Amino acid sequence: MQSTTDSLDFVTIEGLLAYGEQFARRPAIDGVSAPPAPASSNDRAARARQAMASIKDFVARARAGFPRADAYRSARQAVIDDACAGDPLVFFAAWNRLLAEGALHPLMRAPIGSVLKPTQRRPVAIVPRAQLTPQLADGRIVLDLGDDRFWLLPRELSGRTLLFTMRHGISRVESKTHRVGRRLANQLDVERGVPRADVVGAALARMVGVVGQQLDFLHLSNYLEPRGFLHFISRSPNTRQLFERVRAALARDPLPPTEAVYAPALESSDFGWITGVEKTVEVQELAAAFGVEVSTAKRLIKDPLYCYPGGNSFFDLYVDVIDGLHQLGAAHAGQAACLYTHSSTLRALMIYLDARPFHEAFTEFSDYKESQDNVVLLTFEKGHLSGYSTAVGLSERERASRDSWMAVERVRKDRVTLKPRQIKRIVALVSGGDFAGAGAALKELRVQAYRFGLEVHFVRHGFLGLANNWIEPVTEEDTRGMSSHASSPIGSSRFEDFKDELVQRAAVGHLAPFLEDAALVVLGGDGSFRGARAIYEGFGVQVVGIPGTIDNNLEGTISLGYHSAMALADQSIESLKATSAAMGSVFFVEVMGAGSGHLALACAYQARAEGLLVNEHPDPDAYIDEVILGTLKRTLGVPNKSHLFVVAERTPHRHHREGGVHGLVDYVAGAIGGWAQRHAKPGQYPLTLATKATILGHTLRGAPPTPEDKAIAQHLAYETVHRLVERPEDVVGCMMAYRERGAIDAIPLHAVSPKQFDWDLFARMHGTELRNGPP
Ligand SMILES: Nc1ncnc2c1ncn2[C@@H]1O[C@H](COP(=O)(O)OP(=O)(O)OP(=O)(O)O)[C@@H](O)[C@H]1O
Ligand SMILES: O=P(O)(O)OC[C@H]1O[C@](O)(CO)[C@@H](O)[C@@H]1O
Repeated sequence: MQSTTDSLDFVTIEGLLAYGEQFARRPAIDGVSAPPAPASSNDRAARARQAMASIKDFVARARAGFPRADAYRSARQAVIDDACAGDPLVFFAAWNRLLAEGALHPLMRAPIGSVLKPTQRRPVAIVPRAQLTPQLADGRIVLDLGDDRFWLLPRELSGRTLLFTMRHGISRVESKTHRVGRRLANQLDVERGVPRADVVGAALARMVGVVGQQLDFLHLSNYLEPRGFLHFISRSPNTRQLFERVRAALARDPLPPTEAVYAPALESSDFGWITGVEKTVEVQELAAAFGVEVSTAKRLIKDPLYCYPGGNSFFDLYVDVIDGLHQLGAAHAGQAACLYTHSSTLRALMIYLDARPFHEAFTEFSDYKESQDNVVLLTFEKGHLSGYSTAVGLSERERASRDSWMAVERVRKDRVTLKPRQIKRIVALVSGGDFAGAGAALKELRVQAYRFGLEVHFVRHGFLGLANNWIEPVTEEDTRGMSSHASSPIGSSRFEDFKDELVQRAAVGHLAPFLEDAALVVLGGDGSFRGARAIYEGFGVQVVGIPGTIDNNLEGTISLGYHSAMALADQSIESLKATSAAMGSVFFVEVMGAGSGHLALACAYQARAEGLLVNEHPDPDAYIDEVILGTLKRTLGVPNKSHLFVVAERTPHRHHREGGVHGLVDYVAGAIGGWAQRHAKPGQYPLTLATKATILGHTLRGAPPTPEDKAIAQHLAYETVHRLVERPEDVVGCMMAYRERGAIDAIPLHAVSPKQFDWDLFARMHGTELRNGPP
């Protein structure tokens, strides 16, 4: 399997210069402000070769980190000014030759100020209509996303900025066929672009409740006032036109005249001298310059680090957009703003919001097209951008996403090399946080594999073990007693270096003896499946995933370890409830969950906890004040009543920057201390109430497996082996998903998604599942 670096061997300095010079010399296209052409020069190739050393130094600096995006930008500009003597063609040739050598790839992981993807994100609170209770919606901003889904936010915007980011629609010069970018003053196409802009405006108006009808069932008044919205545009006239259409759509009554302000962060890519050129011409000329096929030349253009002659790269645009939007958010706290921009900007945002590393998310959104998502909703809060992208009002969306899913699925199937009954060996590893049930799954893999006469190998400590070649053959003896083993009997690991393609390559090298007739079974969570997908797509390793994570955060399946973690948590929670009831104390119990609340909800529900603070809640601060303190106000001091609240780790709130149970004890104890009922009356002596926090943390991962987890593990492993033997095309490149026995489906790894929070159970726990509250 070729890597992307190998595949750019055809890119030469001479070819790049021939191509760049040809476009720099062409007369500028109408409406394009092209960069000035540099004077002719005989020694550009030699100068480009010299400049490569400075670019390498720049990459080394970037690896160490730039505190802010402007430091990145000015260091890049300094290379053009100094090492290239201000000649953009020298830079173009030197930069892209280094790209072909793979020397620029570290830039994609460089820590550049706010542009660096956060390691933890707060899930946005999206609630399906069926589960949107008045209690959840009351006092909140409720944005109607269409498809019966609603995004909930605290109504109080202070310290928070709400950004509606929209693309312009269809313009006279279309980005489908031409390189448009920031240098071309483009207008909306009168016949198609203007109506599309109206559709976006109408959809936004519905989303923010101007139309109001969709939310009538909640009996809410409007929650956002479009009159106060700020509006920002780029230089291209089409963004101003979109602004005018949207402003008109938002106005129920004539709005006072609002002006749109120019924001550099909303500019599109800089295509330099290629601006306005037809894409087919662009790639044909590039292919001719290198003497290669058009399909080969496309590889260069598709690289996010490819720099256009006289312009920038997609990666540069990404840095500008992400940094610029952080600044916009910070400058307008407490306000809502509409940002009118371009498809490449939205693509940059979608890549930023995606949890995967830049280069993986870039590939995922490579087919971003006109008909796809048109509005990206963002909030800026405590220095962080989070958000959600949606295709408001666009009927083509479903077809487009289905088509692109089918295309990816075809690619998955094309990569399956195992034929039915060809498999001879199974290699298995456990990755990510350990979990109960891994042993039972490994044992069953061994048992079933032996029945088919297959060899079995285990890798110790996950992908780390793969990189270290800790691959061992497994005998019947080795797996004795494994089924009831707590945690993972062959170890597991977090191994961030595995995100690096070079490390993957080395690790896959150790699998070389197995590549022809073996499958690699990866037991783990979403991160582990990203690793599995990378070596399936990048190197052709025939992988199958078995879901295992106490977080139970994978859609469409129960994950191994979840039931056992819950059972163990239940013992602690029941003990705490007993002592809380005996002493009248208030207890907060924190459980893990990688920032999501599935495990916490399950624990709280079965233990009949008094409350549950989760990351998915639209307004954790309000929950603390209204539900937790509200409940305590009613129940404190009631004889033998327990007061137990389950808290999901890292749930953000204003009482501590780490969130979770941190800061809650002091805050709640302080509030209780001030209540009148706590003050002793003459002759009456209330219970002395303690307020305490317990963090169950890692105890849950090492839980002994429950019978249910063992059984699920066996079913999943049984089906994995049988299908690998009989129908490899159906399972390779997939995760085996368990709903119930007899309902085990293979979900392609490219389609594995986060589990939606169960708002129904949340409402049931609080007695708010009935539309108008309990009778
Ligand atoms: N994008 C990626 N590319 C390659 N490997 C990855 C990627 N993401 C994660 N991995 C690998 O998978 C390992 C496990 O991922 P992660 O730490 O996210 O745990 P997980 O599998 O999601 O399980 P859990 O969240 O339950 O602990 C990482 O340490 C890394 O080795
Ligand atoms: O092992 P670490 O690195 O402390 O990871 C903790 C994370 O692992 C998990 O326990 C899942 O394995 C998460 O719930 C938690 O956020």
